[in-house]
Amino acid sequence: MVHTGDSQDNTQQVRVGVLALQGAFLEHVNILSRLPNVIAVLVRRKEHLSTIDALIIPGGESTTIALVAERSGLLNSLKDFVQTKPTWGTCAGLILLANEVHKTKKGGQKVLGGLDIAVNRNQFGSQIDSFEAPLNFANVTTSDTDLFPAVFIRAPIITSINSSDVKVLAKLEHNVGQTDASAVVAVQQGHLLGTAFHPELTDDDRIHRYFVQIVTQILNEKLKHAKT
Ligand SMILES: NC(=O)CC[C@H](N)C(=O)O
Repeated sequence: MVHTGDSQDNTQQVRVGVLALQGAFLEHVNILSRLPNVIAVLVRRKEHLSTIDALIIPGGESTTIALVAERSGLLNSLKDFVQTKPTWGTCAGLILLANEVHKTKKGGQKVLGGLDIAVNRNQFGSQIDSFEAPLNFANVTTSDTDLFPAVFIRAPIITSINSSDVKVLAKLEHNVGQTDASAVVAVQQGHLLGTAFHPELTDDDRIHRYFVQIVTQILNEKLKHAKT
């Protein structure tokens, strides 16, 4: 789980936490552990948050993750963390980072918020529970021949973008069931990244590398400000 990176490389190490309450957290840890200069940390208690530079909220069941976080006294600390620290939500994690969630049963759903977007949970319904779609992903793919193999599992989509700070990174390339091509499936708002799919379930680590790049950039900026 702990990777110290290449000793020849002077790049600073980053500690990336993975919220480990429910869902596909180990798969993220496995990919992070392969990256140079990254230490993956399982996050289960609020004390863990003060030991990390950034956080990944994995896929799983967003209602369950929120419930377990609340019961373990982690929910409010997570809300504070995502306001300022680099955080990436995948699938259920994206839902938890959204300010507005639709298609949720009566009683609503607790979220952390942060991304000025609305999402529809379970967009593709039971008919198309899961599928793989190649995507153009801004800052990650460079041509139509190196698309990202995105795995969608009972996935949400982003139905509205409510701030000009939110940048669209990827859209579906083809219609999927009732959902049109051009549905937004990945966004970034400053230090927050959200993907409706599961990059940790493929061998392709480009989006993990992209997230680490965001984290490193933010840490370097902070360091620069601290020195001036
Ligand atoms: N693969 C996933 O993370 C599924 C998300 C789940 N459908 C939810 O609404 O929370």
